[in-house]
Amino acid sequence: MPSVAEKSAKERFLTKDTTGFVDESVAAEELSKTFKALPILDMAMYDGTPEEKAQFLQQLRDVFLQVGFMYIKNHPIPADLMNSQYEYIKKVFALPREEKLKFAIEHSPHFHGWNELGKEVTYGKTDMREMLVSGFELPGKAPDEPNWRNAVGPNNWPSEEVLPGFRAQNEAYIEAAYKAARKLLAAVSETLELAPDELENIFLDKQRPNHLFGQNHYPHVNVGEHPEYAANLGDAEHIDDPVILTLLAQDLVGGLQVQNYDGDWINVKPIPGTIVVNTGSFLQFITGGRYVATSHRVCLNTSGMDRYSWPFFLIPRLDGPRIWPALPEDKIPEYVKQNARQAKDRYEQLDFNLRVAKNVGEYAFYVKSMKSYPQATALLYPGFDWKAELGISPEDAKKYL
Ligand SMILES: O=C(O)CCC(=O)C(=O)O
Ligand SMILES: [Fe+2]
Repeated sequence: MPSVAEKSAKERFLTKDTTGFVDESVAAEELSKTFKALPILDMAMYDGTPEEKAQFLQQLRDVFLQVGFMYIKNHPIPADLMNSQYEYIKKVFALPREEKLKFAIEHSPHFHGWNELGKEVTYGKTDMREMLVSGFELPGKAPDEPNWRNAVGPNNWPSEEVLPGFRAQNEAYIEAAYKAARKLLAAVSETLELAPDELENIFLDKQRPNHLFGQNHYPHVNVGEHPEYAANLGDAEHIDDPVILTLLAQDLVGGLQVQNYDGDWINVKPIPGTIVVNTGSFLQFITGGRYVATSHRVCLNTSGMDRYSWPFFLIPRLDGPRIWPALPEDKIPEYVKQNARQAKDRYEQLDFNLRVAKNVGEYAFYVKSMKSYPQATALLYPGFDWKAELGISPEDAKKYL
């Protein structure tokens, strides 16, 4: 009998044997910026006794200061909704290509819909995944509004005939994830000794909730047969931006890695029943770099199985400033100031991206969508030069983008 540690992810997945996952996480008390695994926090404590709640907030604060990533158990997304989302993700990506092309992002001025494998490019390299991007059902830009209002808009779903119930399931999941994200944001507010709704009132556009739901399929890649992909990733290194918090659900295959302060890539082993939550760029901005938005990536999937993940991104209001001002220093709790690992290096990394757009909408629409989906952009907005629109010189574009 192989020990738990020797069992492959495939064996664990197929037998649903999940022992051995939990012991690879660290207790919240042992957190450090050179973490070797992610902590597990129990969200039931937030609704528990005053002592439990205080302990939860302390742990959450330490996670934001040291790691920027955690597993959350007893989270508010109902288990049956989570499971049915997983079943539907497998179905939607299993549709024939000609069906998927009918709801491809090339039909959506908001870049909502299916994005084929090979069409997402990060720093000149293809991310080895296909995606389905959606959000709340919102109107696109009104005639008198600026172009960046098209960063969100109507969804682009498969038809009811092709995949009955998919739209209703997704709408229910998006609602539940949004509710969970707002509850977490209330807790974040409390870690900063602010009223629970203070960050939500600052950051969120509640009339036009411009949050995004991503569904990712990372197909198995046989590098023996396709050595040309050996150096590609499933999703290239990045921080989530423009994002406040990300709530990621994933299957049991694994592949997500998070970078610690030494630069080591740490595997985020899937833990059943948990979601992975991480800090986006905007919590980093508002805390003056104290709450770290941590780099992460997804490895090329060579597991022999398909991997699926479905992140919900809580995104700041589109008309809010790209460089979100930090809270005044006297509003930042002493504990936060004294225990911060400081994310200045990451500020510098972001510097160019910060300067090019004046607000969140411009950044989301031009830099995120148009830059990531060049083929769809050429079809949807022929001749449009988003770099010129943002005043980016060809030299800067070459150097930074
Ligand atoms: O698929 C994953 O595990 C992570 C995906 C991710 O980081 C993202 O979409 O921003
Ligand atoms: Fe991410």
